[in-house]
Amino acid sequence: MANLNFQHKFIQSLVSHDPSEICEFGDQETFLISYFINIINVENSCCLKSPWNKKKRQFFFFLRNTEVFIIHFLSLQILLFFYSCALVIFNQNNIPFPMQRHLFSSLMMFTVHDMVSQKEFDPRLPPLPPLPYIEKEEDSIKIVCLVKNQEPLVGAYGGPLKTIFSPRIFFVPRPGLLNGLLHHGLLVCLLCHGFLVCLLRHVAPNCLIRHGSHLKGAVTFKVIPGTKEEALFHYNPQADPAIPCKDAGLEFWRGDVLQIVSQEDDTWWQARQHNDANLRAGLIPSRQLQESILLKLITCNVKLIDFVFSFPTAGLRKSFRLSRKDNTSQQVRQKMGEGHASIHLPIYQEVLPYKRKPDEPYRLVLLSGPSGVGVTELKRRLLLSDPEHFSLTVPYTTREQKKHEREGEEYYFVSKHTFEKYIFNHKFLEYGEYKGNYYSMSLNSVRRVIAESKLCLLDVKPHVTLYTSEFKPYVVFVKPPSIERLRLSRRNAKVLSSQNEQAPTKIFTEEDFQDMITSAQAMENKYGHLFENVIINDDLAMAFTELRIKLAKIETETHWIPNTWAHV
Ligand SMILES: Nc1ncnc2c1ncn2[C@@H]1O[C@H](COP(=O)(O)OP(=O)(O)OP(=O)(O)O)[C@@H](O)[C@H]1O
Repeated sequence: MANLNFQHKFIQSLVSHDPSEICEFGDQETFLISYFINIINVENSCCLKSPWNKKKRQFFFFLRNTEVFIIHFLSLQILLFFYSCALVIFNQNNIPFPMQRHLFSSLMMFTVHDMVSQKEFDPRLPPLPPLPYIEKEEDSIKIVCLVKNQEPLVGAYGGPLKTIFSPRIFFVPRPGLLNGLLHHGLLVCLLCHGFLVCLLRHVAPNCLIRHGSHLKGAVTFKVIPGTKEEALFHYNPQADPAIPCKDAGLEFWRGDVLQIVSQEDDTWWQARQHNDANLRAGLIPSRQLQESILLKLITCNVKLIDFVFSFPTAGLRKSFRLSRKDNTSQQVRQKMGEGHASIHLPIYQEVLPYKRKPDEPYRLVLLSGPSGVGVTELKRRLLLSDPEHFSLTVPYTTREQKKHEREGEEYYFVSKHTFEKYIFNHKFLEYGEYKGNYYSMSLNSVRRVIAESKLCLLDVKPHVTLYTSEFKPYVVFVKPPSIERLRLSRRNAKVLSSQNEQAPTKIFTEEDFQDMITSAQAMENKYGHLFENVIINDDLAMAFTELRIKLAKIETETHWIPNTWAHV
């Protein structure tokens, strides 16, 4: 008896949704429809309320499901029987009431989905248009085609229906795209189920419904999995006194790709590690919270400016035949008004999967590391390994051209006046002065290499000008090993290279090793969030092989890039 009362209460709670709106139906239908709507409304209130209120018989395909549902469960008795079975299982397993309701609704939806997918509906719909091309690896992106008539959303559909018919569905158009592409009938939207979610924040699902009502014929939805953010810092909830519950926090490391599950709260987002098989979501500090923490730290402690993504003019490397230290002339910098660093807090970066298409330029490869660590050597080996594929940029200089040198091969030779004009016009990525002559690296020389369809190797520090979709820089940090390994490997290398090389071998002092380690640490603090890969140059041959493999991967495999670089 107690059980029956509970059942009754349960059903009553489901049926309670505004029955006045559905009074045109018979009792039994009213019950079933309101029951169903109630369930759907739990998850999709915005989707259903609006058409329902407008015209009672004008359903979305959700309500088409309802019709099938009604046909299937012809009578209340069958429904009750079905429900009772479920209830026994729920009770046996001590499943709490809200969860019962959720499970039951999911169960219904899947039953309905299976039936709907096998049924033909009126009106007869034209064949689906060809689906847009999607990379095989992009398996998490779904294409859904609906063929619309005058009604708000009536459709045929293609694609993985189980996902589409999940109870947690809503569509949100993506800003920008929507405006431009509506007339082509293409909308990009999001599916909130397992994936998540919200490229366009703060837009109610019925926004799509409103826009969707203008569309006619075939409408293609590109259903993109939710926002993925690459973490640019390490977060340990156990060490965070501010988190409301340490165990609910999600630990992540710089470079981890996080799937943001909820951004509803301004302070704490919910996220899970991308590819986490357990789907465990946890709390992470929101962008806003982390920003305010960083800003506070920065204002309290000037040293922390090192965490900030700033791009002061970098000193040139020895590869430009300059001194190992930062030799950029302070006078020139002041004269040209340099040092306008842009500031950007390294918190999260929205990322998208990217795979280079055969006709696309290669990503610019930026090898970064403290002076003496072996960047030039690695570059040289890459060039030797495949001179048709890799290429270097040609620097500008104001020094005199030597007899054997040819313009545009070793250097572009320009006058001091021209050079200074170029600095003034921000033509250079880096420039410096050595023994009274200027040397520099220009953006145009990078473009020249790219235009030859070659992979351009650069050894400047990460530079804001390069952070564009045009260059898509892939930054590899070449890191020194421990000081003990440095002493050992560099001593060994000296013997080896003196046998093989014409160029004089660098003889390192103890101070050089210390400098290398200190400046590597400083670089990591400052640019670490930009490093996509870190290679420890201990054994040269191994470091080279590792680099070669990594470069081959970014040329051929799908990987993450900032979404601002994506061509949409
Ligand atoms: N893993 C290694 N083991 C031994 N010797 C190495 C290793 N890597 C580089 N070297 C040697 O160290 C010296 C300095 O290397 P390289 O010129 O490539 O450094 P760099 O980072 O380009 O420095 P700079 O910025 O000053 O030009 C070279 O003689 C090179 O052969």
